[in-house]
Amino acid sequence: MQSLGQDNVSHLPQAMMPRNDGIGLHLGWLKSLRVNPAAVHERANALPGLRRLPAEDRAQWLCRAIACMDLTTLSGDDTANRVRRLCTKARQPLRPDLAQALGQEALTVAAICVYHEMIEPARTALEGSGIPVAAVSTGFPAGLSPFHLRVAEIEESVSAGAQEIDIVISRRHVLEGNWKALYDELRTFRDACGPAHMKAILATGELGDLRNVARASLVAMMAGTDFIKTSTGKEPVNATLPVGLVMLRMIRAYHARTGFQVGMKPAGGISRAKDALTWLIMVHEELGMPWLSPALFRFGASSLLSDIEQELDRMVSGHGSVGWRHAMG
Ligand SMILES: O=C[C@H](O)COP(=O)(O)O
Repeated sequence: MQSLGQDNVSHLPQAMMPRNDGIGLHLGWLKSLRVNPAAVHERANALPGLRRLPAEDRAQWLCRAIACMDLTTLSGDDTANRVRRLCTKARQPLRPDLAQALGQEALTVAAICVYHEMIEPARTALEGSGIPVAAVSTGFPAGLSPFHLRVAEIEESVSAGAQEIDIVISRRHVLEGNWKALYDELRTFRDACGPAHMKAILATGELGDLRNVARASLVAMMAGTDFIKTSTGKEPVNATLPVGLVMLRMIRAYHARTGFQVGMKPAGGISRAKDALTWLIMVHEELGMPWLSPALFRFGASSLLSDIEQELDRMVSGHGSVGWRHAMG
């Protein structure tokens, strides 16, 4: 497993990365896709065994997980104050003494992810930090509001200052095999995003099977999405390793055929440092180091940061830590 130098984190602003322009809808490519579920599960089950890293490397990889995190709050009871406190944490994700001991004083998360109404307080609280605001959109989480309102919601969030838009797809288009409808929907969303980067939430727990996950991933990339994202965090099954593996392999196939690098965002239920490491190892093994940067990989997570901070505290102090020492604000 590769060691990560602190200065290896690519903070290349997304604006400087060549964006995925998308390509036409290739139905033949979709039809030819085959997924072997048994092989996918076997490979995914073997991944946690690869997690044994020396302590120093482990700390570096956990800091990388923070650098690649969309720190998220998506609750019905969100308030401007809660979002402001989260933004303070986004700017300084580790306790100052801990950050100093790790040589990570400049570490921040990749983005803050909120509902539309929380864009303004987040944007104000993050001013000058360079941390972008991501907004969930298009009738998140179900995506079943009228189509013109879903498009307008994207435009409003971009006008309000969101630099990243997490859209949800219509699951029925996948379940009914209506790839043209899915492609057109995603292309319209991408156009509405304009300069904002689009993350397409596939809600994989509602897509039926892994072959559908593969096909939906590919259609989203063909339509020009910047990231594919597993889940809203609200489905009964969210980010799983087998689903992640299939999506990463589709990103690899799309890159091989088009040259475009599309990002990956697992989200929903990732709350333990050890699980974050497994995901990073999987990305490293499937796509290599270029994908282990905030420009191409994000965790969507509301509670992962505090577990990572506790784990880092244990490593640095040599003894146990407790949650209250790592206030989320
Ligand atoms: O997009 C992010 C997810 O909603 C976060 O899910 P989580 O609360 O399970 O970490």
